[in-house]
Amino acid sequence: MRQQDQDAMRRAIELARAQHGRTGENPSVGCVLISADGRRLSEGATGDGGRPHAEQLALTLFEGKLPPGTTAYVTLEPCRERSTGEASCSHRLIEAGVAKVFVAVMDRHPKGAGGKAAIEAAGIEIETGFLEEEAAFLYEDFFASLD
Ligand SMILES: Nc1c(N[C@@H]2O[C@H](COP(=O)(O)O)[C@@H](O)[C@H]2O)[nH]c(=O)[nH]c1=O
Repeated sequence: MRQQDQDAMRRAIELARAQHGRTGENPSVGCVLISADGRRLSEGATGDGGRPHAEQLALTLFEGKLPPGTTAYVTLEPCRERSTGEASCSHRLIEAGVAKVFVAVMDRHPKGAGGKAAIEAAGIEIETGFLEEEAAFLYEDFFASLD
């Protein structure tokens, strides 16, 4: 595991932790975008009440086109579908041209799950379960609410 990857995911976890408990029924997610040469391009966490989503915010805050080779670090599997009718986070990451995605925890919500498959189908590398044990606390209540 590269130190840079761990640092970026830990930053995403920190962002999600700061919003934990503030996102209503939606889980709190953190997203960090890092360029191929290691610069932090943008970041975001799920907004108060659950929207915007973390990836959506991080991508919106970055003005312009992402440089080639950008990696996204996300604490939860990027959603496959939105209940708001907006573009999903997996779709947004694909459209933005990210080169690789690291995910800590896989989503179990019917609209969240499936983002990994969509990203893979677009030919983008995705590594899941990355620092999962450090991010798991963020989703315990959310997953329990789905049972
Ligand atoms: N908050 C959050 C996610 N939340 C996941 O997306 C699902 C649909 O969300 P919504 O359309 O807002 O109702 C939600 O039930 C949950 O599984 N996903 C993400 O990629 N990033 C985020 O920041």
